[in-house]
Amino acid sequence: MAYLELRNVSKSYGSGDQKVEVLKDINLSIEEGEFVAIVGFTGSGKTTLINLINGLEFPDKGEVLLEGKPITGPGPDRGVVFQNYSLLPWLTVSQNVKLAIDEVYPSKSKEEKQELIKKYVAMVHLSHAIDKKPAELSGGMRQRVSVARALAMNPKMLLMDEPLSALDALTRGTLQEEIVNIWSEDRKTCLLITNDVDEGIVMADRIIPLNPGPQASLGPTFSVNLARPRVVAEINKMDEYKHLRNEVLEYLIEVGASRKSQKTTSYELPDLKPVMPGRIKFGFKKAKEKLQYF
Ligand SMILES: Nc1ncnc2c1ncn2[C@@H]1O[C@H](COP(=O)(O)OP(=O)(O)OP(=O)(O)O)[C@@H](O)[C@H]1O
Repeated sequence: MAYLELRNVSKSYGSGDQKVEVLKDINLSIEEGEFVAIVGFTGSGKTTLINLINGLEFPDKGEVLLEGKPITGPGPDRGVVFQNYSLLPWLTVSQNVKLAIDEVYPSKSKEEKQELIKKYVAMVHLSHAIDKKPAELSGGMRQRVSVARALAMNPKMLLMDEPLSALDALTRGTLQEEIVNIWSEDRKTCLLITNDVDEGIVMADRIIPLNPGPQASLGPTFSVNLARPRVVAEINKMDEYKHLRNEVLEYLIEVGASRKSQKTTSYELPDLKPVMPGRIKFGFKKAKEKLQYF
């Protein structure tokens, strides 16, 4: 049995003339311990998908199952890291992480809770800033707190909704590595939503595109068979990496173009920029009727 399963899930917002079906017939199966990345177009319904799994939204049709049971709301089995950090500004790093610990371990003693806070703050390399408030931290540090808070719940699954997209390329690369390292230690099931193909390749076991909406559906699975640990500077040079990147980008550009020709809406492609500055040259040219990316 898959750890997480979405069966024929559709989700609309609004009613009557205003009704828009954002997701249509989504089928997704994630095994325990897997790291899956959904790469999506802007506004295609990525957050809606995460909210359905987190239990903040419910499908109009179909089922969202966790360990075979329908999801009925948010729970400590799923830790979420959002794009905007969502930290309480008047609390310190330690107090923000404590919120999660109080929620999940209400009966632990004060000392035990302090130990747990220290452990998770250290895991994201923020021990030196444990008593600082969010305003005193950089974007990357705030996102680390957000990761620590999600991990402190000791969830079985980590849901990440474009967690790194607000960060500069260098910080983003470092945090990608740190999140993957933490994941490698106890192999929590991870779902990463990203608009960055490279991020998906560096971090995930599989990449699945979310096609443009409305009525967004999932595209084919692209397996990432690159050995771990994946060192960005090294995989960059690998033919396997370049080939996979081209395949995913080609799919996204084709599906984007075919949607564009059907509708007047314009679709913004997922981020094609390299994760690390100067890491790879990118662009595309048309050759023999086939798009090639380099
Ligand atoms: N609560 C809501 N009520 C009505 N419409 C909504 C609601 N939430 C999202 N939408 C609409 O559903 C569509 C998909 O939104 P969603 O936030 O899931 O996409 P996204 O891919 O995460 O977007 P982005 O790339 O901008 O983060 C958008 O057109 C959005 O306006």
